[in-house]
Amino acid sequence: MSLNEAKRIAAHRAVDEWVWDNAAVGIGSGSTVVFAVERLAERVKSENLQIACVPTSFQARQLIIEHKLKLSDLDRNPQLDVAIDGADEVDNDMILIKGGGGCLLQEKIVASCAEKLIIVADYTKNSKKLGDQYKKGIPIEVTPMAYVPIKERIQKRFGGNVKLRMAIAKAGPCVTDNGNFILDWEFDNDKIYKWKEVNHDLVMIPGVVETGLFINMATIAYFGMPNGDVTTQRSDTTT
Ligand SMILES: O=C[C@H](O)[C@H](O)[C@H](O)COP(=O)(O)O
Repeated sequence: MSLNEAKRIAAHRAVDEWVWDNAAVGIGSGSTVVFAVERLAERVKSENLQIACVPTSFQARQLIIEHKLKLSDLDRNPQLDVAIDGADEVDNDMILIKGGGGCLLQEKIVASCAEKLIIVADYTKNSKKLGDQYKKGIPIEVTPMAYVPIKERIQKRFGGNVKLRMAIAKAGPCVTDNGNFILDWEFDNDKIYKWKEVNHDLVMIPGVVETGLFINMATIAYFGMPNGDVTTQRSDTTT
């Protein structure tokens, strides 16, 4: 089974189990969410569901529009029933790394407004410990003028290596939907980090807008497996 097929079965299962009529749904970003929106559109059509969709990025907004779903926002729907989103890595404690596509800020805001955060992913995202699978580090969204001092502070305080994410099809840095830069912090895999404390310390650095560490946020993760099964992992700390 291809990775795309693994993403698709996880996303479809999550949408089948977590979306109901009149729900307000946060729509995450990335390649796996594409399959969730596809399934959502099928269900809206076949079951005549009334669903309000709040996007987490330009990409998510386009997906909602392309699939003729009802586009909403946090002004109209400040409280969401669920948010469905992908992840770059999920560890045994349901701590997530997100932001591989640079959308972490709006994703975290939308997830924080949702009763439940449902993660959809292929099996490669399932890790025992952060860093086992995802080798690109933790994305950190920063105010452009401050990226150098922030980079130096993180390296000095926490070790590892921090890189400014560069754009792929343009010269220069990757600029987020919010006009910020992304630093990818390749943390030291031999160290044991207390991620809750690290996250707190990172967001206290002036100029750090948000981190891609999602702690105590996800209720359940669906992983599409190579054999066509979907496995789930639940959080002990979120309800
Ligand atoms: O910024 C991007 C998001 O956090 C994505 O949800 C994450 O990178 C996973 O993306 P994908 O489903 O493409 O692996």
